Order: sequence, then structure tokens, then C-alpha cells
Amino acid sequence: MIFIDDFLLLKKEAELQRLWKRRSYFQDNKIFDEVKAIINDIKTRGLEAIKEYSKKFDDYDLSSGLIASEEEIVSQARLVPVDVSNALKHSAKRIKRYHESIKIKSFKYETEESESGFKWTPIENVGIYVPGGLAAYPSTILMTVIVADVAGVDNIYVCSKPNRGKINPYIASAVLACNSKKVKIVKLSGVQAISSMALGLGIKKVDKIFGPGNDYVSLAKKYFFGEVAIDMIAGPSEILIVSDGKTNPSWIAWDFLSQAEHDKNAKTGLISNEIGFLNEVMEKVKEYSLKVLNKHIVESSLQNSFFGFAPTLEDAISISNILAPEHLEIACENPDELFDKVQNAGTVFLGSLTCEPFGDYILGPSHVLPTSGSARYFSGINVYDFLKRTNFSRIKTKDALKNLLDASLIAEVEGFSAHKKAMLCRNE
Ligand SMILES: NC(=O)c1ccc[n+]([C@@H]2O[C@H](COP(=O)([O-])OP(=O)(O)OC[C@H]3O[C@@H](n4cnc5c(N)ncnc54)[C@H](O)[C@@H]3O)[C@@H](O)[C@H]2O)c1
Ligand SMILES: N[C@H](CO)Cc1c[nH]c[nH+]1
Ligand SMILES: [Zn+2]
Repeated sequence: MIFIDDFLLLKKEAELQRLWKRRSYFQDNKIFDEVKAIINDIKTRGLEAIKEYSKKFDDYDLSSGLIASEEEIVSQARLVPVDVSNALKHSAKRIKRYHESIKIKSFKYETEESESGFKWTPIENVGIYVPGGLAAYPSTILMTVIVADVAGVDNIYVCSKPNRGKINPYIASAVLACNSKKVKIVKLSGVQAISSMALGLGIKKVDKIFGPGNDYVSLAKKYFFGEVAIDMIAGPSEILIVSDGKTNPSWIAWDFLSQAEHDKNAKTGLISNEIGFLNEVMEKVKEYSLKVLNKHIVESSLQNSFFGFAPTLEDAISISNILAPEHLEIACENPDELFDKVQNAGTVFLGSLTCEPFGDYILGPSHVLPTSGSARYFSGINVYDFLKRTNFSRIKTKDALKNLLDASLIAEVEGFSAHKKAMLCRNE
């Protein structure tokens, strides 16, 4: 944990990226080479290679099939305590209502000569990666499958790591809570899972791959981008908290640790205009870090954490805009004015009551969010990401068409005589 009371230092982008030990996914690194080697082998040897990698990394030899049967889903879900399955249903209901309330509007624009616009249609086949390495993520099932289902996707393949050949009971229960007829659970994890979805090995080839994952998963998605679409790079979790020092320091310490416990590469930071508060939270984080279940993860990830002083809360937000964190908590008495100044963040939690974990599970918007600074250009997933726009146009009359014929001059300078003729012949 690093304490920074030198504001000028905190303002330096390079210093911030170094503090969070963020790497560019686009530089050639060792893991990407490993990922490419696995993918090349899968491209050459197909399902046989997938089977071998699945055995090697996830101890599953595909003997009970690649896709979980209805019976398996139901029987595994029965192992889940009723209060947990009810909690999953409660979250599912809220997530569904939120996404159903997003209005998807087609668009039409008219001029004297023509009308044009676009309509939205669902992507037909999507693949969703649900992490299963360090933790099982039933909440990620809710935060992706429900959104795809509301958008009207035809086939939703969900890749999830099996345990001794069986799907995780909580994953099964979450799938049932989504109440979607379109889902199939594929018992694959890591690079094998992404390759199977992108190449159509053992399942239909998907059009777009969604979901978070570790570096292997994110780099495999990056590899296939272009052959299929991807949602974003959603890697190790991040939280930046901006506080005016008026929230209970214990609350903030737990929020801080909530993301630190995800992964040893998780990134955490607190910026405040109150030095005393920064110190108090830091002490609490140290104390509580010994109490969390995943102590060994937190111990590593806290090395990527910082406590920084900014003279004003506006300064704190400008630093947040440089970092573009996955999650930003504005734990302040008046968060709205500061929120107006937020430019780059995956999602923002406003006010002291609204801690990040409520967003992970139950508030409504998806928790699949851009990390590693990619919130500068990516957004968290929602129904729009499962749809695509198709443009349309119509020329109203032959008379109207006459006003558009100067376009043939552009075709001429581009050297396209057929383009020119196609337009002109309609006026003959
Ligand atoms: N940004 C978001 O929206 C969001 C949401 C949820 C989780 N997360 C993040 O997702 C990540 C999940 O990571 P995870 O590791 O728990 O699960 P994961 O499912 O992403 O990765 C586990 C798989 O990686 C593969 N793998 C592991 N080591 C390998 C190696 N040496 N070579 C080849 N393949 C290997 C294995 O197949 C393994 O099953 C965490 O960092 C968490 O913070 C992010
Ligand atoms: N905070 C994670 C995204 O970074 C999402 C999650 C799921 N379960 C718990 N947390
Ligand atoms: Zn979380």
C-alpha cells in the first residue's frame, strides 16, 4: 500500500499507471505468446486439442459431454440452499426489469428527396465467458444472460468451468433464475472456451463473445477480435474511491477490500482531501485484510493499492478521469456535482450508502465492465451490446432523384463507371 501526499506526483499519468501496475494488453507479452500457441494448436487439432487443454488446466476430459443437459442443470441447482436460490431470483428480477426498461429506438430521418434511418436487430449467436478459476461467478450469469435474453438473442452459449465434470451448482441455479430458453452451458474454461466459441468447435460458431476473465481469457478474446466481435477487455477488478472523509472509514475499508479480494492483480485506490481520513482507512484496510477469506490474494493485490491526497474533490475526480477505473465510488455528501465531472469510468456509485458490491449483485446494470483504462472507450455491457444496427434508405420519387445526381460526379472521380451509370440510368 502506498501513501501519496504529493499531489503533483499523483497527477502524473505514468506514475498512476505504475502504481496500479497496469500493463497494455496490446504489447507483446509472455502470456499472449502462450495463448497464441494454445490457439494455434486448437486450430490444427480441433476438439482433440480442446479436450487435452481442458484436462491439463481444468482437470476435465469432456467424458460427460461438452454441453450440460437439462437434467444436470436441474439436479445441480437442487444442491443450492433455498435462501441462496431465492437471492439469485431476486437479483435476476431486478436486473431483468432494469434492462427491459431501456428503450431501444429505431430512427428515421427525412429530407425532400429521401428517407433514411436504422433499425435494431439482435445478434443471433453469442458466447458468454463466466470466470471459474479463483471463484465461481453465478452473478456474472445473471449480469450477462438476462441482458442477452432481453435483447432477443437466439442462442446463448455460456462457458463455465466444470468441477469433476459437473457444472457448479450455483451456476446452475443462476441459469435457472434467468428463466431463459435460449441458454446452453458449455463445460469449458480459459483459452479452450474462447477458442471453442470463436471457431465453432463442439458448438455453433458465435458472432460475439462477452464476459470477464483473467489475462489468458482476455488475451484469447483479443486474439479472435475481428473473426468475431468482442464486448471489451474485462480483466482484473478495479476500484477507485473518492471521499470527502465524511463516510465511516470502516465502510470505505471494506469497499476497498471488496475488489482487492478478487484477484492478486486487482487494483484499488482511495483519494481524499482529508489526510487524516486517508490514514484511518489505511489502518482499517490493514486490520481487515487479515480477516478476509482470501487473505493470500488480498496480500498480493494490496501491493497495487494507493492512498492519495488531493487538495480538492474536483482534483480527485480529474485523477480518476486519468485512471479511467472500472468502478468509481464517490463516497461524498454531495456526489452529483462531482459525477457531472466524471468522464472516464466503467460505472459510478453515488453516495456513501451505495457501495460497489451492491452493483456487483443486485442494483440492475451489468457488472461486466471495462478495466485497465479501457473505460476511456468501452462501456459496461447492456442490451445495446447484444443488438446491431441496420441502416436503410429510400428515394421517394424520380423527380426527387434528380436532385441527387451530382453524386455521379464523385463516382467519376473515384474511377467507378458502373456506380455512375447505376445512378444516371434511373433518370433516363
Ligand atoms: N471486469 C469485470 O467485469 C469482471 C467481472 C467479474 C470478474 N472479473 C475478473 O475476472 C477474473 C477471473 O479470473 P479467474 O482466474 O478467477 O478465472 P478465469 O475463468 O478467467 O480463468 C481461469 C482459467 O484460466 C485458464 N488458465 C489458468 N492458468 C493458465 C495457464 N497457465 N495457461 C493457460 N490457461 C490457464 C484455465 O483454463 C482456468 O480454468 C478476475 O481477475 C476477476 O477480477 C472481472
Ligand atoms: N466486481 C466484479 C467486477 O469487477 C464483479 C463481481 C462478481 N461477483 C462479485 N463481484
Ligand atoms: Zn466484485
